[in-house]
Amino acid sequence: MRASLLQIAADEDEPVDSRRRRVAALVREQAGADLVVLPELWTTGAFAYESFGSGAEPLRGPTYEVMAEAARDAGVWLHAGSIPERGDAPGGGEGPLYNTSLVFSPDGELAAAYRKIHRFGFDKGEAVLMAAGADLVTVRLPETTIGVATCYDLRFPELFRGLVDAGAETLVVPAGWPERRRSHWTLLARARAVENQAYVLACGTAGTHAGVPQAGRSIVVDPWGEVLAEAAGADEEVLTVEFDPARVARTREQFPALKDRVLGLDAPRRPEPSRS
Ligand SMILES: O=C(O)CCC(=O)C(=O)O
Repeated sequence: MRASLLQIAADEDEPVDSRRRRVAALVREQAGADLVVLPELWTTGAFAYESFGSGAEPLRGPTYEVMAEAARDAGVWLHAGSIPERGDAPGGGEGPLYNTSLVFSPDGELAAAYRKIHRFGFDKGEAVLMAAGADLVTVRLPETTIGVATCYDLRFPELFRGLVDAGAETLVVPAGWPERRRSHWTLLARARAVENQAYVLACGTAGTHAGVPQAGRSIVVDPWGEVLAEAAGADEEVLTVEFDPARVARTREQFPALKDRVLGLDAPRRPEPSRS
């Protein structure tokens, strides 16, 4: 399989419509790839909190339209990164905001939407401005099943185990990860690959968002934890990689650690009563 990760910038000086067109042209240039991946919140910038509301779109809004067409023109599976999605309120009107990823098939149909489960920011930013998703999402491609997660989700291994249990062999993680914690990004991408014996395709953002320098360093890791490709830095870059999806099954068969899982360990354990 060939995948292209588009590490793009969300510069405040670039009008969002121009960026959509520019990114769509880049997607079209990837014709011949099997899968193209974009980063998190590339229309607003992942740290441009004040733009989440004004830049929000319905699921089938302008980004959806432009990306569906680009996927179809290029004939690729497209993980179009995420958008600030304005959900519907139960009685009509404006509902909550979600950080929602869109995945398109090569005929331009929406194959899946994933609302980010772990919101970043503790008591500010995304954590208070957006609502959490609740559903794990996998998508069957001809060669592999992808499991999707977004940025901060990378810190929560149980989410990835859920994806693996649902059949995921290739874990796709769009992000807007800050430079300050770049070492965590690389470490966690490799850890998720090793522990799940899966490919990890993690696509970061270039440049600076709302004053927050981005790590860039998009990365592709194989099921043995080896780095197959890594962006040179935090500038815009197209990272293209060839990988063999069958290696996931081979790795899981040859080193069957996933079969040794002991389930049901989440509950806190009480100490055994003393027998003296
Ligand atoms: O976990 C981190 O260090 C970064 C997470 C983040 O920036 C995000 O989820 O938007």
